Amino acid sequence: MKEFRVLDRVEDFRDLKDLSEEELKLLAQDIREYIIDVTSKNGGHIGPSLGVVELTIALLRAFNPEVDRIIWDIGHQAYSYKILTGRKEQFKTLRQYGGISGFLKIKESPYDHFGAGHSSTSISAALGMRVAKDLLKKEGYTIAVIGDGAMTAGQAFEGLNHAGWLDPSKFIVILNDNQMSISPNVGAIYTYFNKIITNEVYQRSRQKLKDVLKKVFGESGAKFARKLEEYAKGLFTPGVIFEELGFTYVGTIDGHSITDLEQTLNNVKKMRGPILVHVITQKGKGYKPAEENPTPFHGISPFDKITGVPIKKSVEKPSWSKAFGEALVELAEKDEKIVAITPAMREGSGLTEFSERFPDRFFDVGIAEQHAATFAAALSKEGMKPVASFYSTFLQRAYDQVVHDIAIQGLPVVLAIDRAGIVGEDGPTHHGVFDISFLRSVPDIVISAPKDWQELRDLLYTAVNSGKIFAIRYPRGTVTGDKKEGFSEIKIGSWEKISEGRDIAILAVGKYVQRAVQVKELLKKYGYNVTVINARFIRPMDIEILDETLRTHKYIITMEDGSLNGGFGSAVGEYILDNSYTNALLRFGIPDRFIGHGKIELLERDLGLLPEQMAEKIKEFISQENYKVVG
Ligand SMILES: Cc1ncc(C[n+]2csc(CCOP(=O)(O)OP(=O)(O)O)c2C)c(N)n1
Ligand SMILES: CC(=O)[C@@H](O)[C@H](O)COP(=O)(O)O
Ligand SMILES: [Mg+2]
Repeated sequence: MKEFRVLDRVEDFRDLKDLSEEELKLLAQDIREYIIDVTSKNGGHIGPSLGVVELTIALLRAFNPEVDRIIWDIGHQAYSYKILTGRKEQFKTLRQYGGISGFLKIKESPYDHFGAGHSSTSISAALGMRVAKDLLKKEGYTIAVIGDGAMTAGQAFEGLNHAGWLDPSKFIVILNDNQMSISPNVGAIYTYFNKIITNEVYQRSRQKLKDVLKKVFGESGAKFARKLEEYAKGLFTPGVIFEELGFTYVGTIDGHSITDLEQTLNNVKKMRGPILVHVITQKGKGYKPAEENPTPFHGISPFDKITGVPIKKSVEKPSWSKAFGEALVELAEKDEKIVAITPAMREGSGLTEFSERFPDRFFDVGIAEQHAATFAAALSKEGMKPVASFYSTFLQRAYDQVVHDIAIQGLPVVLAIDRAGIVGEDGPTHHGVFDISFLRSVPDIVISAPKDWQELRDLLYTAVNSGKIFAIRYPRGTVTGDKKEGFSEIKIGSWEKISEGRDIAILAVGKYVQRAVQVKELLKKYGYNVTVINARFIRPMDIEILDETLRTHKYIITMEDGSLNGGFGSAVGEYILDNSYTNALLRFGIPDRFIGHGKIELLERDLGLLPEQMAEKIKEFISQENYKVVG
């Protein structure tokens, strides 16, 4: 590792106490350099982490993670925390297969007091620990560090509401306000935070303003300045929203001054009741490309440290997200009832162009998946055609709204489910592997998965014109196949026969259709002639093709980038049993456990989901004693 002036002398948080103010500043620089270096190689959430280097140092000087609980909301900003809590060396393995996680994990370190990955859970977690400590008469503070973006989610206010009611002491919420979510933050709460900040700016500049007005306009200028002051003071008292919820509001504090932060933290430690400290930081602080362009540097793939330009392999095809967003723009041009909704994932969901082309029909609702789903249902009720885009993993937050507000009421909403399947380095909190199972359990939802670019377009076209509740799931990464101009309607519940063989039939979903074709080619070398079917509708299934396949093929193989529990393979198995078929069924998918983090192909290798592995498994399966293949 390169020579660091101070970081080399700091083993962990215990060594922070003896450092001088000057050394602390140098340490912050060292940590920034280290974060930039590692994320330039491994990728990761560089912007959020660079924004809280000083805050992390101040927290670890004012508190002791051996007894105090520091809970980072989402945990994507906790790289400094990891470096200073015993993972300085391991930090080089960040987000890599077999390396440390990009989020906090209670199994990774005793100092990771509570895991996350999904937002807005930190206040609830800190409060739970607070109550437990008080009941068990255990020492220590509980501190939640939550971003301004995460503060736009309902659960954050559920936690605040409960904390204000219980009125615990030694309970501190630190609002890390960098005015950014992934995109610029949205919502009234964001405007409110900005008022506090601008009011601060006004407070600081009011004296200057008065002097200037007086100098230029004499007495009348002074009078005008007094009027202005009356108005501004009447505007609001900072933090009143939190004060009304029972918190003592302390802010705003410069989040890049270790001295100010430490002083404030040591003061609030002596205060009674729940405290909210409002800290102002800059996302990407200390790395120019990230400061100037915080959104792409929120979470980035490996990049050139000097220029900040991602070192991406040149890929001429778009991501599935971009392909979705482009198709939606084309459809929205011709149908003004189409509206797009995202819970704070505009860029990641490929909706930037849509938001620029149709600003009145684009809604970033903040980190509010539950609201997004019900909001979509109501838009539909009034005659709009809502397309609500969710990462599969974040859709889990809105499960009840999908059941209660969309499905029971039969309100046609298109659920564009992005990042469906194994997503890679973000790991278990982000793999989108449960959506097939949880949507299959809800009646009246069409569940589909395109095999390639054009099918994504055609499914979206079919969905927006279907008048049904229509889910389309697609993976993270580059789209497969090509697109044609325009769209064609796909008969709902129709599968597509890719190849005609005998005895062995593979029913594949989404990105696994291409893999099924690879497996077919591998098995051909052993004399097997395999049927491959694109099961693009997980529900309703194509019963005609399914019956015919079950009647003419002994061995049925299913492939899906989703949990086997209640997945597509289960649906086929249920059908076989319910209809007294006697076929042999082999299901490929995600087993009944959480999957770690790392490159997707490495995770799939561990799951036996690579083409060669599946071909071997199929050969073994059909050679079992109790079944004989008719060659
Ligand atoms: C439930 C949920 N929805 C969406 C996300 C995706 N996400 C990750 S970080 C982020 C923005 C968080 O903003 P903020 O809390 O202000 O933290 P910052 O990145 O600014 O430090 C979002 C939307 C998530 N992690 N969890
Ligand atoms: C921390 C978080 O939840 C998001 O930043 C997420 O990591 C984005 O995932 P993608 O990189 O797949 O858009
Ligand atoms: Mg923020």
